[in-house]
Amino acid sequence: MAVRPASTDQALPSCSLSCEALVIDVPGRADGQPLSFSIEPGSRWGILGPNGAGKSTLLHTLAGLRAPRHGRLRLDGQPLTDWRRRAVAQRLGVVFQERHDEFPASVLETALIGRHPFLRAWQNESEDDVQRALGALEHLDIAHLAHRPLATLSGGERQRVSLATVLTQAPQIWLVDEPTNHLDLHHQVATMALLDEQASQGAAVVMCLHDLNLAARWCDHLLLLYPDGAACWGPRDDMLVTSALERLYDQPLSVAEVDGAAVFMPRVASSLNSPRPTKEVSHDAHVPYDAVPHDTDSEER
Ligand SMILES: Nc1ncnc2c1ncn2[C@@H]1O[C@H](COP(=O)(O)OP(=O)(O)OP(=O)(O)O)[C@@H](O)[C@H]1O
Repeated sequence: MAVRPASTDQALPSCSLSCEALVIDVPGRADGQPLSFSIEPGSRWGILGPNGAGKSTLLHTLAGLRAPRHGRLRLDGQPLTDWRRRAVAQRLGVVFQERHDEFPASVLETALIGRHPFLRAWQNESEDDVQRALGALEHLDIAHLAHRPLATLSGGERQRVSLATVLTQAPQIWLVDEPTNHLDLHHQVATMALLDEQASQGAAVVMCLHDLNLAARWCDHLLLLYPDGAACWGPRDDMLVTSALERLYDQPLSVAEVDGAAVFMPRVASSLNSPRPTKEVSHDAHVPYDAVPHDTDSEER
């Protein structure tokens, strides 16, 4: 089932978000490199960097939830600080890495929070709002959980509720902190495809990612954030330079090409990395029959 499109009275034109010499405020760190770039409608930006580099801090700063140390942000050409918070919330949606579910709520009630920027004080959600939320749950494969208390969900199900809430909001700018957190492989791909689809429809998407290969596959612009505050950004193919990525993560990498895209693997010096026998299966392993290498010699014995 497709998510219901925004009704014409609520449909907003596409929106850009730009930084002008922005210095994020990472506690205890000297000023990092000033960031100046524009996130245009239809673009897919990935923010890469090691733990603690400041990716979430940058994302929260872009959302206007955290003041920068220096510089400024513009939403559609106007300083972000000049916008009313409600108007910002109608345009910009955030999927947080950490969540604190302090109030008991169902999955559907949580998804409906995405409509709050469009409601007046004390106004109830309309049937259209409910249909949008149900459509978003369907899209994220969690419609069957609509009436479940949030507290009973698994990590991956909870992550998909967060994505469904922003899908219900239908913002022009998506700021997503680790979109594939807790997700299995199928739902990782489905989530990246959802963000890709949003960008294809004119939204600007910014995501913090730990998986280089997801970034290489799904982003068209990358920002590399180093622990000392240094940064570089630009079109994906200019940023996927192995030596720069190795320095970013302090990790040697091997690179291969699969289906025309670069695939990065950490190079690990351990016995785990040594060639493994292909034909011997441990007697202790419970291997599905089809996965066991077919050995006609042993069958004949
Ligand atoms: N309120 C705070 N007080 C002190 N230090 C903080 C605070 N908030 C963030 N930091 C520190 O700022 C640095 C950047 O944090 P941030 O969460 O932005 O990193 P990150 O790149 O998103 O990391 P990760 O990949 O682990 O999610 C970290 O060293 C963190 O400990």
